[in-house]
Amino acid sequence: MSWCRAALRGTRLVRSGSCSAGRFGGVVGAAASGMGNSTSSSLGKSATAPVNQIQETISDNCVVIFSKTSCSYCTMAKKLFHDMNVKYKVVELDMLEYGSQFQDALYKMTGERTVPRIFINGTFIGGATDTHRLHKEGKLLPLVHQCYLKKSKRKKF
Ligand SMILES: N[C@@H](CCC(=O)N[C@@H](CS)C(=O)NCC(=O)O)C(=O)O
Ligand code: FES
Repeated sequence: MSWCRAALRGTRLVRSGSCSAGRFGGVVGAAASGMGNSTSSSLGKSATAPVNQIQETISDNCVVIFSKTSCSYCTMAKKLFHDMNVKYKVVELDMLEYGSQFQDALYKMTGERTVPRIFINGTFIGGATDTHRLHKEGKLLPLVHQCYLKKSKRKKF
């Protein structure tokens, strides 16, 4: 599997269909169907303190994927959680008015401006490669379950 280098040079190339990852069948279609994700209503509507808006989103949701609709690797990351029956919140940065500012904020928070940027239980776990590796090592689901446990304990008190 090779990463989409065209995307690194500029998203316009991706939109015009040069992205090699787009060749992976079925993945893009899965994104179009919505696939159990939830999108944010207020996030990214203002450029005010994007880091704070991101912090709020990652503390409110066990799994958050910062994504772009044009990105097949983002779609693969979503599919991974979908196939594990794990609900996730997706933030499509290319659909936000202030998406670029949010990418800047993600850069500050994670050291990379690339997508996907994935957070579990309020913690940055990496991009698509890191997430797939964690899954292969059997470490992904336990992180999600830790978060569920934390939230269910909070409800009791
Ligand atoms: N190894 C990284 C690769 C991430 C990457 O190269 N992402 C590209 C899109 S596939 C990107 O973010 N390009 C810049 C942009 O879209 O702003 C991962 O697994 O997430
Ligand atoms: S933009 Fe091509 S796979 Fe991400």
